[in-house]
Amino acid sequence: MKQLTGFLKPYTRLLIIGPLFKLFEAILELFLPFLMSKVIDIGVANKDKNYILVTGGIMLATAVVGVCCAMICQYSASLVSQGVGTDIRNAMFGHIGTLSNAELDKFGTASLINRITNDINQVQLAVAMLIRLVIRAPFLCIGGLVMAFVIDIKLSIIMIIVLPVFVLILSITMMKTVPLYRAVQNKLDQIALVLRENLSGVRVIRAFARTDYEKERFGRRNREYSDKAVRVGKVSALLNPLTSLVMNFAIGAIIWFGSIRVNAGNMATGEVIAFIGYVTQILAALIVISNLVVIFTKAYASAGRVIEVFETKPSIKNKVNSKDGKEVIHNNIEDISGDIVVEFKDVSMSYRMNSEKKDDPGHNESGGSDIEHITFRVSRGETIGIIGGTGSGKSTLVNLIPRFYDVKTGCVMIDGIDVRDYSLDVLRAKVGIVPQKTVLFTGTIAENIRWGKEDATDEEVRKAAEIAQAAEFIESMPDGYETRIYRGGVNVSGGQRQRITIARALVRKPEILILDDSFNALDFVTDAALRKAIRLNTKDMTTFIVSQRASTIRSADQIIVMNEGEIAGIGKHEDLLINCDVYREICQSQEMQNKVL
Ligand SMILES: Nc1ncnc2c1ncn2[C@@H]1O[C@H](COP(=O)(O)OP(=O)(O)OP(=O)(O)O)[C@@H](O)[C@H]1O
Repeated sequence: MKQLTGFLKPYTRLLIIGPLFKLFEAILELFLPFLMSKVIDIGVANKDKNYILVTGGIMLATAVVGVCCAMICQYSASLVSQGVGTDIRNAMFGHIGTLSNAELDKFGTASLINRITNDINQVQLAVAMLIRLVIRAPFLCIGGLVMAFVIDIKLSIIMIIVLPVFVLILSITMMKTVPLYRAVQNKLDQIALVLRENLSGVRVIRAFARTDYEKERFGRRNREYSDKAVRVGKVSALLNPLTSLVMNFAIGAIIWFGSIRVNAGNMATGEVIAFIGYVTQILAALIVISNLVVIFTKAYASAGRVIEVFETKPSIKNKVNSKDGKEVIHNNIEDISGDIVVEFKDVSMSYRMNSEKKDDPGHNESGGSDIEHITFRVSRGETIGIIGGTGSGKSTLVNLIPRFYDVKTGCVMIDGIDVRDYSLDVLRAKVGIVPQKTVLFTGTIAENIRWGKEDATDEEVRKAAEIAQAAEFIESMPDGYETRIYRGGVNVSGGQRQRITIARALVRKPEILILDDSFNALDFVTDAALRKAIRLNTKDMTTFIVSQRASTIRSADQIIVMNEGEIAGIGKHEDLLINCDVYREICQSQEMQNKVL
């Protein structure tokens, strides 16, 4: 909880002012029944108009001051809760940005979105309630009780009987509803998940005629949610009639016994009315307290989910010296040793290991690996083709170069230095990657390309687009490079999207370019033209091309053939055709396919 309470610190002043004014309002509220009793017992009893007017005026002033106090408190509560919510959201967004792929994989996008929206909203609501009601409600309860005792101790016995019954009803309802509220929240999460998947995958759903299936899936989740919500509603629905019953019973008893005491001359009529006022205040405050418990229970569960994100530390970070705790990093690009740009030394990697905490004592490094015993060397300026069946580990292999994941054993070296010894910024500046899943951002095409290099000139943007074979279609658009890209790039075709992302990687002129299955939406002619342009225009750049197509990588300087997480063969196309069965099979199957086509 410490992480979250820290967010309240900048608002300490308002956190004191708000409840203080609310407390003042509660004190004034407690005065009203007392003043009322005086109006009845003195003013009305003695037909003293003046007294009635003066006391009535005081009551009015008390009410007005009370409203002003409540408004100041409300204002403070809004400032603090909105401020805290905004600060937590900003901090969480920043923190998510520092997390490595392994942690992001663990949470999943939908869950992170829910945490940064719904869960923080719950915490925000709890902060507002904390300021507005946490002091007021118990104060009204205790204050009302004290005032009632001051007015008439004997009549207060009714309160002593009624209060435990009232508290019992509230406790039972809470015990039943709180777990249900948690379940409702979980169901709401599941609805959000299905909704997100559906909205982002709407085209696939339609293409595979899965609309009805998805409708049924959403309907099922919605039904589960509404069932739980109805159950909560049923239990909560009992609360109001039961509490009203007890409250009316208490008021009836007060009137009954109060009138006996008034007749006996032990009490004044106004005191009975004030007594009823206090009982009503106490019981209403108890209902507020029970609602607060529900809000805080929900907020507690949400706070836990928010804290879980903050407590998750990036598994991939700059290396730290165990002696002085300082970062040990190679920022020095001159450190380049020899001609070998990339070297894998007996590398194994497991996603499971990356997502588990490595410092966890129970952590086991002996589990299976997703890629194993990968060893190869790449010289400056070479083009490396990586081919293999689906799931054979091609993307996993290239993701180790910019250190998106850490190796389990062995090491990945760039320019003779272990990638773990680099500052992440320096390492990633060396690498331009075009991921398998193309992602564009809302903005113009030029802005999207400049993601690769913020200060790229128009000429650099144009040149990158030209090499990526994107210039022609961009320039044929009415707004050219200023054409707006809508969310995720829905207004450009798959192949156009791929070429813009390639231009984005090229504009920074990286030392190492990784194209992870980035040609799969391109026709063969564009594919060949693109490879040729890259070869001609980026002499010293080392290029990794991951592809399922043998024709895309056949002219590479080295081809790595992946099979079930291991290297099945490495060499040139001609050698592999002779020495590597897996490669030969891939080529033969694709040749046959081409013939058939
Ligand atoms: N983020 C991840 N979390 C857990 N396992 C993963 C993750 N990404 C890939 N894997 C697993 O690692 C193995 C290798 O996957 P990888 O994506 O590297 O294969 P690939 O050869 O690139 O396949 P494709 O050509 O289909 O993209 C697969 O078994 C896959 O299920």
